[in-house]
Amino acid sequence: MAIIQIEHVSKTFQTKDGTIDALKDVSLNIEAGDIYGIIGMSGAGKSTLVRCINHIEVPTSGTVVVQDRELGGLSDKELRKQREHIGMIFQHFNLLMQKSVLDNVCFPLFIQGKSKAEARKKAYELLEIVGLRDRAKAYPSQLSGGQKQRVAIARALASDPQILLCDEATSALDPQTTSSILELLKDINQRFGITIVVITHQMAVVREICNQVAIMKDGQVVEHGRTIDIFNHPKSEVARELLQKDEGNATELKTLKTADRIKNGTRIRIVYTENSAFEPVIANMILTFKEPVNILKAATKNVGGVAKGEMILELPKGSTNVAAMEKYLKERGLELEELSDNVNGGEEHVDGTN
Ligand SMILES: Nc1ncnc2c1ncn2[C@@H]1O[C@H](COP(=O)(O)OP(=O)(O)OP(=O)(O)O)[C@@H](O)[C@H]1O
Repeated sequence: MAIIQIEHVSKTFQTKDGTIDALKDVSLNIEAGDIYGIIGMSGAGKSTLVRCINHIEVPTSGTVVVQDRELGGLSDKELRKQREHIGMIFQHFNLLMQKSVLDNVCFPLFIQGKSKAEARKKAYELLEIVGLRDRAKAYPSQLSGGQKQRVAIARALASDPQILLCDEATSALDPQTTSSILELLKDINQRFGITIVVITHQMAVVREICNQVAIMKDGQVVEHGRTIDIFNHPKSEVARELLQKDEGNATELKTLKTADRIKNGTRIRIVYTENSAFEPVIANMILTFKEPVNILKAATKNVGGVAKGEMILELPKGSTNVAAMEKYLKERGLELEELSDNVNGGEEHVDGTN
């Protein structure tokens, strides 16, 4: 049984400018132990959906079942109790600026009725987990963004939640700090079995830590499944768009020789695990078919801890060999996908040539 079941959830906001359908018939199952990504462009409905998971936002229709309890059927008191199992962190940390790091973490423990001594003991343990025990007496203004988010994570863990909701938790952080916070979230998921729901607009965040992902657009889930499957075979236009924006390991992004003879050729995307096994296949294909091939993009990406390579090739349009070249690559175990014309930023090549 999934730990979070979202069944046919819709949410409509009435504003002075009219009605906004923020969620339209969304259904999702999140299993215990998942790190589940919810990704989409701005306004897709991600925050509204995640706020429905703890009923900060009550769906207009549909049901949310968390740990076998239908939230809509709970009294206010029961709902407050249920929310103790659901921690939440935010983009802007939401710390109490007038209180020390220690007191920020103690705060929810006091609300739970813990004594000062108990709360402090637990808060120090939590600060140890997030690597900030030595900053307990500091104030939030004395911390970096990454450190502030660590305090927020410690505070969110204070009620021993089974679920942690992260709403754009790394969006205000630089890439290096983002990686360290994602590592911490992964560690928390593995050590304590906490189910994590990650709201983001960055595919890089999803592929770094999420095992499952739902892609949202205009209030709907347009695609969901294992991260690795969506990375390998994106079906929706928005998934492709988000993948295109995710450059992976930019230092390894290379532009290889382009053959000027190809203009507006057939573009295919190839995903592979072993770079070494891949490049001779391309070279041999070119030798076999004696056709020019543009390599528009080559990058490696870490998908859930596994290094995956992605390459976009352009084959000569109209050539009678295109189908045979695709077959040649497939027979050598490569996964291919033909791309529509606009992918990779219209006609612009990675190196800026047209
Ligand atoms: N309280 C509200 N009142 C009115 N409209 C709202 C409210 N909350 C959200 N919306 C609208 O619902 C839609 C979905 O918003 P939501 O914040 O869930 O999207 P999002 O995908 O999280 O976007 P972003 O990444 O920009 O935060 C938007 O059109 C937004 O303007």
